[in-house]
Amino acid sequence: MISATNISKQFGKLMALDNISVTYPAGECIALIGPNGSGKTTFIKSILGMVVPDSGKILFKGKDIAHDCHYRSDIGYMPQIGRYPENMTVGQVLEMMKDIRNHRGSLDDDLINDFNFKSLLNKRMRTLSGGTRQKVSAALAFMFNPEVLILDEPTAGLDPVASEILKQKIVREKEKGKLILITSHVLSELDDIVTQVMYMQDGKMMFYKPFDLLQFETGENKLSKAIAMIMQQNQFSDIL
Ligand SMILES: Nc1ncnc2c1ncn2[C@@H]1O[C@H](COP(=O)(O)OP(=O)(O)OP(=O)(O)O)[C@@H](O)[C@H]1O
Repeated sequence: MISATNISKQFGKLMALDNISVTYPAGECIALIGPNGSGKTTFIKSILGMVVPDSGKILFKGKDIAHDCHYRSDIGYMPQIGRYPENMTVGQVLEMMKDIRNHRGSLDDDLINDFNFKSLLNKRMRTLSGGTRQKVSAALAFMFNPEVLILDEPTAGLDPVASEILKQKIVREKEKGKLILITSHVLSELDDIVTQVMYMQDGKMMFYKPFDLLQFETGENKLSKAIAMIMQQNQFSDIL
């Protein structure tokens, strides 16, 4: 569904993405993992067209994203930090997004209901707590029934109840056959939902493989333990 070929991106002298090639099929839930600054967000933003790679090609459903930005309406994106017009109320932001998207199909208001937005609709964005702002970002990412969900640290700042609500929603969307790409440093949250693991370091993709294969190779059931083992050893040759 999404394929990247030889993607590189430099910021000054820093090689943020170093010749990354990967294909994400529909129906997979991919954990994009790596240390801080390893290039995860830059890669996500390249897929979204928010960062323009220096070289390489990204195809969405076989079409080069450089030539047509319409593919973006098939992607729900939850950024690490959502930025909104601060004087608008939550209700106004939701309405504005509906207007901008001019979405034809039905809207998915699961998270709006489950997060109990009724009490929030009249609050101005600038008055929201960090976690509540995350809830708005989550609701917007899922609202237009996208085929692909890209979630950058989705549960960061969410309380345990909200985190669980979001996780359950991700599971339901995965079961519908959607492609889901998640970055998270809280790896325990990904155990039940991930099917593939992509590990990045210093802008390079160190591996991309099924989670069950990673479990088999490391002898660890939990993603956090499997990844910790790899990061400590920092030796990929044994596992590649
Ligand atoms: N617009 C930019 N200008 C200059 N450097 C940038 C820019 N965006 C990202 N970088 C740098 O590129 C590298 C990769 O950043 P990126 O945000 O992709 O990492 P990350 O893996 O998502 O990190 P984290 O886990 O902390 O979110 C970092 O060294 C970062 O400082």
